[in-house]
Amino acid sequence: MSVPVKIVVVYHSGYGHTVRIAEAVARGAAAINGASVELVTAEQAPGRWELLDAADAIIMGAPTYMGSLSAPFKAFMDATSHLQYVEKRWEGKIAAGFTNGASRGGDKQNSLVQLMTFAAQHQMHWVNLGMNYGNNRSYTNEDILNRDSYTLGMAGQADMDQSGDVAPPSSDLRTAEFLGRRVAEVAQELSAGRAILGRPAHRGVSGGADNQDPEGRGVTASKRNQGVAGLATV
Ligand SMILES: Cc1cc2nc3c(=O)[nH]c(=O)nc-3n(C[C@H](O)[C@H](O)[C@H](O)COP(=O)(O)O)c2cc1C
Repeated sequence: MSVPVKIVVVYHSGYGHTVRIAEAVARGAAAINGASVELVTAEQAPGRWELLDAADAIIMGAPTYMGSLSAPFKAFMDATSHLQYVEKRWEGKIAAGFTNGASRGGDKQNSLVQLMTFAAQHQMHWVNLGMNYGNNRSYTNEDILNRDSYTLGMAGQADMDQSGDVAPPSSDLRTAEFLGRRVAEVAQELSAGRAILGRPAHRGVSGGADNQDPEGRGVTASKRNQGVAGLATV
């Protein structure tokens, strides 16, 4: 059974490596029958809110620069505080993430945690990589999936002296495809489950959980935004 789901991949890439991972994630998601996928850069995203607000799943990724997500991607994250956060437009959507660095460790975990925290602020459902650690046996090699051994999301590695034509390597791109497929499948499962239960596809319109309401529903954007006018109340 093919369940239609909309998936958006939002990414930043300063020097042409992370875009390869973003494309691979999109390829993987598009391989699932019923999934429609769009790639949007972090710089374009503020002009594409309608697309993002309508998505079932948003997969986000950026290179790790100085131990955290690159500045243009952080600018996109901050831009979501005005409408998407205040009105909880992304509540109940699926989120997943990826990063890329020149180093094997390279503090990439911090970037994945940053993405996961961002998703939680938006009350999204985080989907992890869903794969064991890679290259940790005497008989495994660099061509294995998840060779850098992350679990929160996908983390690639591109040698600094190589261009995006050859780095990150095929094993990372195949790991990224895996993440894309997994997110599309989980999005379909959630969408089909909600349809069976008679629940809306996403609940962004009515807002997320209301701290004052034990039922946890129905807060309006104006009620939520009791802070300084125009600023998100984090
Ligand atoms: C300003 C800057 C800071 C960086 N900091 C890190 C880092 O903390 N960890 C890491 O593994 N790589 C780091 N790198 C390397 C990049 O993450 C790596 O080159 C990556 O492939 C760049 O992706 P892009 O081509 O999509 O911009 C840094 C690169 C730059 C330019």
